[in-house]
Amino acid sequence: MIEKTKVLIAGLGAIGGYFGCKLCASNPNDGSLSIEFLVREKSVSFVQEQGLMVRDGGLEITGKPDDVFHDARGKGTYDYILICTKTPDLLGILDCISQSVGERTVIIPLMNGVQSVLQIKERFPSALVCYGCTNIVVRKVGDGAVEKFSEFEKLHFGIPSQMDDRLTYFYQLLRSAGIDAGLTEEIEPVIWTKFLFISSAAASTCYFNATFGQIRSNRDFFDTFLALLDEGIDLALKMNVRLNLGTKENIIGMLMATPIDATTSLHSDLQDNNPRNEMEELIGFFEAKSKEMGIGMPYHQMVYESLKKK
Ligand SMILES: NC(=O)C1=CN([C@@H]2O[C@H](COP(=O)(O)OP(=O)(O)OC[C@H]3O[C@@H](n4cnc5c(N)ncnc54)[C@H](OP(=O)(O)O)[C@@H]3O)[C@@H](O)[C@H]2O)C=CC1
Ligand SMILES: CC(C)(CO)C(=O)C(=O)O
Repeated sequence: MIEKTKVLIAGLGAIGGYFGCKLCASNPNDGSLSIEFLVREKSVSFVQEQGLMVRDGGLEITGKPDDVFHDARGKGTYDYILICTKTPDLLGILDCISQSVGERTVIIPLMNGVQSVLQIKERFPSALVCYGCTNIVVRKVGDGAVEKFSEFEKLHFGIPSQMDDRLTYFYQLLRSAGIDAGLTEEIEPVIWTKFLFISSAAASTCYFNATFGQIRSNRDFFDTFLALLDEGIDLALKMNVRLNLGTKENIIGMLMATPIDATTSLHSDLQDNNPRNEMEELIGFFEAKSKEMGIGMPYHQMVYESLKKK
C-alpha cells in the first residue's frame, strides 16, 4: 500500500489559493498525496463543487482539492500544514488546527512578519516549525479563485542551522508542482529581507496613499521609503539579526520589480477599512521595538501615529 502524504492548507485566500491550487493541479492522484483545505464555513460547498482556479496573465490553472472543510476535527493529523491567514488570524487558525498537529507534523507559516514562528512553537512544541515567506503579488478574486499580478514568485522556507528529510521531501513536492521554492538553513536573512521590504513598502504606500509605481517615481515618496528602510535595517542589526551584504540594494531591487499599479495588502486593507489588517505586525512592530530598545525611529513613528489617527 502507498503511504499517503497529507498536506493541509489552513486559510484559503490569495496565498493559500495560489500555492494550494498549484499543488492540487500537479497531484498525481494515485493515492500518494492528499491536498486538503481548511476554509471559512461559507466557502466550503462552493469550493467543493467548483474547485480552485489561478489566473496568471493569459494562463488559467485549475485544481481539485482532496477535501475542503471548516472544522478539522476528525480529519486526523497532517504531515505538512501551511498557515496562509493574515497575522491577526494566527491564533484563531492555531485553535482550528489543534487536532491536526501530530508528532511528525511540519508547520510552515507563509505570513508576512517575523513573530509568528514563536507563537506557533509555543502552541505546538513537538511540531517541526519552519520559518516561511513568499515573494509574489496575488489577490483573491472569488471563493477559491486567485489572480497573480507579479512576474516573480518565490516560496522560501527553512529552519536556522537545521535540515531534515521532511523538509527536503516537501521542497521536492513544491518544485514538482512548478512552485519556485527555496529551502535553506540560512533562512533568517531571507525572512528579514522580505520583512524589511514589506514593512517599508506598506508604511510608504499607506502613508502617501500610493501605488508601488508612485513610490518609485515620486522623489519625496521614494526618499521616505529609503528612510524607513534605513531605520529598519539599523534596528535589525541592533537586534543582532543576520542580514546578507547588499540587503538594502536587494530590497530596492524588490521595489523596482513590483507591478506599477499594484500596492501592498496593508494599503488595500486600510482603504477597505478592513480591521483584520497587519498594521501592528508590519509597522507597530518597529514602534514597539524602538521604545523597548530606546532607539529613535522618527519615520516609523510619523507613519504609525498618522495611520493610527485614521
Ligand atoms: N497576497 C499577497 O500577494 C501576499 C501576501 N503575503 C502574506 O500572506 C499572508 C496571507 O495573505 P493573503 O493570502 O493575501 O490574505 P487573504 O486575506 O487573501 O487570505 C487569508 C484567508 O484566511 C482565511 N482565514 C482566516 N482565519 C481563518 C480561520 N480561522 N479559518 C478558516 N479560514 C480563515 C481568511 O478568511 P476571511 O477573509 O473570511 O477572514 C482569508 O480567506 C499575509 O500575512 C500576507 O501579508 C505575503 C506575500 C504576498
Ligand atoms: C509582496 C506584497 C506587496 C504583495 O502583495 C506583499 O507581501 C503584501 O502586499 O503584503
